[in-house]
Amino acid sequence: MPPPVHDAAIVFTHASVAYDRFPAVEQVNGTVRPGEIVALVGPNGAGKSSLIKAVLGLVPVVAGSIVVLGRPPAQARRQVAYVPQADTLDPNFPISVAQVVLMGRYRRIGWLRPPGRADRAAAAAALAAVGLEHRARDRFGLLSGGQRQRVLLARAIASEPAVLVLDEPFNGVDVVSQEALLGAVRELTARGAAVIISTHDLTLAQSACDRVCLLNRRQFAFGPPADVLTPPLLRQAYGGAALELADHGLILAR
Ligand SMILES: Nc1ncnc2c1ncn2[C@@H]1O[C@H](COP(=O)(O)OP(=O)(O)OP(=O)(O)O)[C@@H](O)[C@H]1O
Repeated sequence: MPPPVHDAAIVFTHASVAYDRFPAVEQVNGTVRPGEIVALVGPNGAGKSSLIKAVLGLVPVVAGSIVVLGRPPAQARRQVAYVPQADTLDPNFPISVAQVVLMGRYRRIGWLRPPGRADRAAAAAALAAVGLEHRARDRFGLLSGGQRQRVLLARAIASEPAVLVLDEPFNGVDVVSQEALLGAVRELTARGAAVIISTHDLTLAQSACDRVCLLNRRQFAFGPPADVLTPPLLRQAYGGAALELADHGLILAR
């Protein structure tokens, strides 16, 4: 049976996320649709990672709701891929680039069955999508930070997710790697995946994302970049720091 098609990949309704009743972020409202990229932006400690963890079903939603592909987050996990920051993984782990990408298939085939030809083809295509097919046999740990980030994205792509979640994927990543990452993400959205990216890069949120969720412990706005990345809203969410950002021309003044 083909997987169900959803109008909304993720729906936040007055959602509050908390650790031991201590709220990390409250009152999030909005919808992430299939085929779009939504940026989560906000200052340090705004609650971006906490919201991402809630979408993954790892942190509880204590008020309101988060619905992922029509289900509670923990029940949708098999169709959601997560790309962590590359520097959170041990680069000394003795595994090849191809093996890392193939790990993306295990959720589909189970850990006990060996991957088949179709799995290897999907993994190879995913590695090609991030422009690293020539590094397939290299040890993962020998790649640069930006290249490792691309391999982790390839692992996510290989799992053919309906929802892709990236937590600050562009930290320490050069322009070439960033373009390769974005190109591969766009290929996924063209196939109907919904993507959430948490980022401190407002220029990227403005130029590469369809909509932006502006947070600082609560939601300040959720909408098209031109409506959200405005000096008044940024000032509200960031305080004085937004003025400095505006001075550097990183946002569209209206
Ligand atoms: N495991 C945890 N237990 C308790 N509180 C936490 C935990 N992780 C984060 N918090 C708190 O939740 C709030 C939001 O943090 P979060 O990491 O979600 O912010 P962020 O926007 O991702 O920040 P940054 O941009 O610095 O990564 C902060 O007050 C933080 O101290």
